[in-house]
Amino acid sequence: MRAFVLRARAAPTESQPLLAGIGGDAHTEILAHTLMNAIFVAQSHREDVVVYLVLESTRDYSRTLCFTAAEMQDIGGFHEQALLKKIAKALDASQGMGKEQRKQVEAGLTVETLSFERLVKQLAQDYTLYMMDRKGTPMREQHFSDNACFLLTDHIPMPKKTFNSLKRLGAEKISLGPTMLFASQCVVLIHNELDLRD
Ligand SMILES: C[S@@+](CC[C@H](N)C(=O)[O-])C[C@H]1O[C@@H](n2cnc3c(N)ncnc32)[C@H](O)[C@@H]1O
Repeated sequence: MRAFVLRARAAPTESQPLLAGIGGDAHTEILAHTLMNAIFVAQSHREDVVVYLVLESTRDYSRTLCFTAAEMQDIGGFHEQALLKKIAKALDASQGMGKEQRKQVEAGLTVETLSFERLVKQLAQDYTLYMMDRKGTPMREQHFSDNACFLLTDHIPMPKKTFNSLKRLGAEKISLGPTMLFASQCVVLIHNELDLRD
């Protein structure tokens, strides 16, 4: 299984500001781009992918949306608008939820009031964690376990203290070269490298 976690520090946890943030400072379009490149291929989708979007600009709790590609049924298209609509639906479903509660939104999509830190702790039980970072080990030199989880951020860098806690969970830093890429571009390159090894 391949898992991707996008920590979207600027992304609002309410649907209207989320949709209004497209093309603005929050750059919420990156959520759709990352989902699209993680899940879809031409005329199909990848069965072995789970994507976690962690939205952190909130008045109460972070929202962790989990998309399980193999379980998704009514995808409704892979364009930006369809994917952002799904995210907005999950956010609407999550309003009023207490801390660390989880709700099934539709087949293959859940929303949870769970922080990034708690999420990666849970994922570390089933996956080897890889933090995407330009200063890491070149991806081509790294061996990957079958259950690999790749951690990415939006345009706001990961706080320093997060690196330390990720290190304690065994996360390794992986680089895709010296150019600073969008998270969605990293996803394409990661898939490609792993596809070539399968
Ligand atoms: C747009 S970048 C984030 C830019 C942010 N201002 C920063 O300095 O980290 C989005 C994410 O993609 C990943 N990334 C971008 N370029 C990369 C590269 N060349 N190698 C590995 N990961 C990369 C990192 O996880 C980064 O946090």
